Amino acid sequence: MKVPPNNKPYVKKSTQSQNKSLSESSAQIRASLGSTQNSGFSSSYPLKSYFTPHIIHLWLKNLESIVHLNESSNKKLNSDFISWKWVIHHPEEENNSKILNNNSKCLISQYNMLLEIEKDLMKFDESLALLWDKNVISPHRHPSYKVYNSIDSETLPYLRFTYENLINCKVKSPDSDFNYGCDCEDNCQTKKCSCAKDNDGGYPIQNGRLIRTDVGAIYECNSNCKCNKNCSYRIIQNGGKNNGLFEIFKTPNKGWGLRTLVPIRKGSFVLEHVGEILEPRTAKLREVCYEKLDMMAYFDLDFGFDENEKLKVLCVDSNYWCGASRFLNHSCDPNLITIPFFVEHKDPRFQRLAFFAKKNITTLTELTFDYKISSVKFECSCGSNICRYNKNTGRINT
Ligand SMILES: C[S@@+](CC[C@H](N)C(=O)[O-])C[C@H]1O[C@@H](n2cnc3c(N)ncnc32)[C@H](O)[C@@H]1O
Repeated sequence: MKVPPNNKPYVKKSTQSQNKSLSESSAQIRASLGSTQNSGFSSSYPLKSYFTPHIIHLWLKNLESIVHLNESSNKKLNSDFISWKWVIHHPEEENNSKILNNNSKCLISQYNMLLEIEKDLMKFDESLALLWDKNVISPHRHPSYKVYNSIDSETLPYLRFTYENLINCKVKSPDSDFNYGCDCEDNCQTKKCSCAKDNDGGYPIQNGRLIRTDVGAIYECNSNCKCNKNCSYRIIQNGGKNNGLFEIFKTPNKGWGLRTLVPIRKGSFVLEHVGEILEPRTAKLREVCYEKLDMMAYFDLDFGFDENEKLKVLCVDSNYWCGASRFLNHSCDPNLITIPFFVEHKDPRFQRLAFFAKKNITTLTELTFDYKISSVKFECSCGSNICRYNKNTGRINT
């Protein structure tokens, strides 16, 4: 059996990992805090049809390819180039000469291209709110989820649905030293399974239900193991693709949401959060654009990482490539909890996110989790009696 190298900076059984209860996990969705209806344009505005999430996705890809085109030549400027705000806050005249002196022609052309794009960006800026166009035609490939809207005539935005994470090409591959499995000859029948032992306090799912919530990450058997797919330490990986069990529906005050079409028992695995895995620099770049669009659906994969390891933390962007979990809204009294888990890659950077039922959930109940937003600006419409975001004072109740 292979074991993870000892010299890795991440220590799975760290004090932080052990002590952090699920509800305290620092992974949090970075939700936009702005108004959801900020378009000042009439529906006949000519650019409207261009601004679909699909178009912005291509646009962001283009932008990223420029900024990342030549890492070695723009190394010095990496930190400055980290966001669009740099361009916006540093006028061309002020910085151009410095850049010209210090960098290659290649970088100059990248910079000029960036400025060109920025001009377009500024020109279209006021139209950006329309990117999340309420009248975008539904994708050709309809999601296999049911969609229900009794509130208005809005159709589902143009998104690309995936069942598993897509790793952005700029993300460094998982460390293969962390790909290891058990050597159980008995399909993990006895309690000797090394994968089960990777879990603090043992594998926490029994009879399909989570038996403890004070787990760190959950480790499952995988293709490196001697067991087969029926072994009892593969509950999350075998529970995916439950798409028939959910419905994306329009809520009266939070945009789209997700609800269950079947009762869910407390402790059951419900769904995995998937999207495009980004390294922090790309995530930051996109964030500036997404902020304008009020379409932020970011989740930091920061479980087990310290504050000073932020640059290692990958991010799930589910603004375009996504699963049903992209429609999960926040509640201060949620019915789901998030738990990181590992199957194939036990490299801590590539942690995956599972949602489990925190309580018994009845049919047609909206599924929610706690975004753990710390900003006072969050206008929470969760409607819970214990809502932490006090709209009258603007303070967060603790
Ligand atoms: C990940 S998306 C969830 C799906 C979203 N409702 C939609 O229509 O696309 C996060 C966004 O949903 C909205 N949202 C989620 N929970 C909310 C809440 N409790 N109160 C108000 N808005 C919420 C916010 O606009 C937030 O930026």
